[in-house]
Amino acid sequence: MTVTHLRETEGAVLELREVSRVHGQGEAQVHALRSVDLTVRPGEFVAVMGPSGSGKSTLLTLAGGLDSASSGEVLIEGKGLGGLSRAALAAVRRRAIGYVFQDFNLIPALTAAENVALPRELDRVSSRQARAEALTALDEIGIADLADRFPDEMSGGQQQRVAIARALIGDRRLVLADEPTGALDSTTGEAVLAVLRGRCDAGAAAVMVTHDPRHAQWADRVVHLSDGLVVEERAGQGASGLTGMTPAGTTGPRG
Ligand SMILES: Nc1ncnc2c1ncn2[C@@H]1O[C@H](COP(=O)(O)OP(=O)(O)OP(=O)(O)O)[C@@H](O)[C@H]1O
Repeated sequence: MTVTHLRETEGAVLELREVSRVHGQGEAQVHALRSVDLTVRPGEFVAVMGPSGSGKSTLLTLAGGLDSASSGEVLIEGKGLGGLSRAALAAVRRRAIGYVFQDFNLIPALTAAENVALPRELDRVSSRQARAEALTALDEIGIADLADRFPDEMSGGQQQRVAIARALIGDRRLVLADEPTGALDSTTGEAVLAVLRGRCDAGAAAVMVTHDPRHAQWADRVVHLSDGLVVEERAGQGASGLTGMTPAGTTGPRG
């Protein structure tokens, strides 16, 4: 590694260095990701776009330590995930990374507030404190009134918002979101994006997979994938395109 490379990536929240992921063997081999480099710094909101099967979800699962690279390295706050024990990796995932799954992954037997509080309880925060933080996160995402509902008592959009609140609790430095607005109407979707934008403006970093170019406008940078390769990176409108945003009164990025 060159000294220049060290300087360029210093302080990064997330770094992918020549990361490849191959599924299957022989004739059935699929190169889901091919030698991808990506650096995301504090304050940055990055959107990942590309056709179906281009590797977007694979990139996100590798960044979140949910899957391992076939080659290359994934670093969170400068620490390579490859060499970590299972327990150490679980701790990084819990404390540093908030992950919004495409299919929400809520625990059916827990209420909305309990689902959101879970990562904090696993971190041995008191139940009282964890519930208070969960209520704040639910409120931030506009669904404090659903705190005591179970997942099967909520619509898909409401469940998606619970999943987002769970990713935001505990001041995670990195939020990874796979189509976080897929189940939401456009107004609620924009409000959720404003919350993610606000988190980044406050110093977190976020990577969001999206099919919607309007949603990508909230990002500082848009990374386009095709067949597992980064084919284009361009600036989004990001923070510079937004003024006076509040989650409740958002009007979207200026176009
Ligand atoms: N566990 C797996 N086993 C085999 N192939 C896989 C596996 N996971 C992903 N793939 C393949 O890797 C490629 C990239 O998949 P990925 O889900 O990352 O794409 P994507 O861009 O997120 O697609 P979509 O927009 O449809 O969600 C696809 O060809 C997919 O079929």
